[in-house]
Amino acid sequence: MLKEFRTLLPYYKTYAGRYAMGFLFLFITDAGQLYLPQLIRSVIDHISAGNVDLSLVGMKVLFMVGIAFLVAVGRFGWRYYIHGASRKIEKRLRARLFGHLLTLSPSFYGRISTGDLMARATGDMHHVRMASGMGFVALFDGLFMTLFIIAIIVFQFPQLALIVLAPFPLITLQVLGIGRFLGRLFKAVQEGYASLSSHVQEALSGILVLKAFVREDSNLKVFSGKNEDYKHRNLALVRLWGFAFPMIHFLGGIVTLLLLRFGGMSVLEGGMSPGDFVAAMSYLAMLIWPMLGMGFTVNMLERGGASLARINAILREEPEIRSPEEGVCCPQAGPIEVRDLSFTYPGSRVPALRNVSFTVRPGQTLGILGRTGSGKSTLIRLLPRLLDTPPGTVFISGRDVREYELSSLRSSFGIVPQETFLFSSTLSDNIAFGVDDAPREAVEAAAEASTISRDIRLFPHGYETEVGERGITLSGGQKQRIAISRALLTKPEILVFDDALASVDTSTEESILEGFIDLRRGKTNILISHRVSTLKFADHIIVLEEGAIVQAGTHEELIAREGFYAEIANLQRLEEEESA
Ligand SMILES: Nc1ncnc2c1ncn2[C@@H]1O[C@H](COP(=O)(O)OP(=O)(O)OP(=O)(O)O)[C@@H](O)[C@H]1O
Repeated sequence: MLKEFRTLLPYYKTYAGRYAMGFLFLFITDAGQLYLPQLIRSVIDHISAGNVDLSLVGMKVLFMVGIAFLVAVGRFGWRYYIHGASRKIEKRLRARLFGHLLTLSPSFYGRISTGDLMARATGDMHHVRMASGMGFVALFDGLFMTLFIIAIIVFQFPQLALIVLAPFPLITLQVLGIGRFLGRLFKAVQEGYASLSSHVQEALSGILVLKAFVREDSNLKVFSGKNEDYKHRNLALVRLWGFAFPMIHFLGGIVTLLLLRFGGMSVLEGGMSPGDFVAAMSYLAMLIWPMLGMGFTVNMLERGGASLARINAILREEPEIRSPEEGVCCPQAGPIEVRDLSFTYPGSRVPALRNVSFTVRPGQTLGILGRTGSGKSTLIRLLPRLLDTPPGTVFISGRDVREYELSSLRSSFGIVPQETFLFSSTLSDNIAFGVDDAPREAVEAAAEASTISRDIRLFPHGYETEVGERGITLSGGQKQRIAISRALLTKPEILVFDDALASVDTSTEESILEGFIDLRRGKTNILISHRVSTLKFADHIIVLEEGAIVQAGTHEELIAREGFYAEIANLQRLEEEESA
């Protein structure tokens, strides 16, 4: 468990000063607490001796108030420094985790659910903070107080030492024994939490589908199962903790009884003064806390270790697609060559692409047609290395895409994906997403080009209208046109439409494409579509079937030839004639 904390060593070093200050204040608090029974003892002995000197008692009481004040200042001080350090560490670790998540390849997100990641970034992070804050305090406090109280008891009340210290080995064994179980149970609780939050996250993201299929009740049932499971996992923890905690109290209670019996007798027989007795009782009461503190320490460190293990598992994930050590910057306007490209998804037995070869000259528009699942999206994801492009298969301006610095390669592309994602922000922010500080005129020009500007004018706050969870809901076609504007605004060397006009009607499609061809003159474009009405704007078209190119040519050439393209063109012409 402790090895998991290695991740935090650099942060502990950074905040070593804060921890040192915190422990200094903790030392002041503990020293003050340890000294108070000595003062009480001397006041009681003074009074019980019968020679009451009120000014002396008053002085000692004043001194006690002073020490109590020091203890209060000490408590503020350690909280300020140690909790402060643990909050700063939590912030840094969270930033590191989020930064790391952004570097991971899309395939990673196919393996792990968003809810699980959220649980690691929130619940687990909380336990790591607790371990680095209260966990350390309990550890220091437990060790310091235990050692000093034992020393004081052995030196000042040797006749009581055996009674007070006898149950210690038992308590230590108990605390260490349950520590191992606790770690396992905490891990199970965190996993239960991750599964529960994954379920809630998915249900809420897919709420429309859930309602459309009237699956509220069955979903609630699954949720209740997970909720119940989470409760059970927590209760297992509560049972173990609930057993251990009172056991320590019970052992402490027995020692108090023994102390009352033997200490009381000793006072009556004159072996101990009443002040000694009261002081011994105070130290015993104080000893209970470090004993429990040991339990707390184990509890919090185990919890923190289990959570840190879950965070470390993510931090250890390596991005599958990396930028080369000395990557070449910025692909220049040049041809895109795909040479004998075959690709099989990891874990799949069927290749998604087979021996695909083609060239798109700069300034050309390539059209891609293919049945669903024929490999179109896979092909365009391989061009900017959104998937791990095999070496020697994709070249831009004569250079293998694997030689380019990754971010410069990707920024030369503008991709309008099949499924549009809009952020919970304004329309203007969504359009300007790919460009820092885009001027308003550029945003409006991009909106004009995709024809979404007409709709925006009708929205209550125009470009400042909020979309997504906090604002209006857009139609599928409106979302697609926002995504088109977003890609156009970045003025990419290569623009890809992955079936990006599927949700707009044919007349809107036509006006978008006419404006688009004009705007993109001299730049390279790739249009994936199921519609021949889109593909006819392309200079060259390839037809994919089961991952292989089965036809290639211009619109006119393909129409004139027998094959899938001509079949689709005919079907769509008939459909248009029927609906006309
Ligand atoms: N992440 C993945 N892991 C494994 N197989 C995948 C993955 N993504 C796609 N595939 C498979 O690869 C093949 C090609 O998929 P792809 O998404 O490229 O098809 P497409 O032509 O774009 O289809 P559509 O027109 O329906 O979007 C399909 O058989 C699909 O099941």
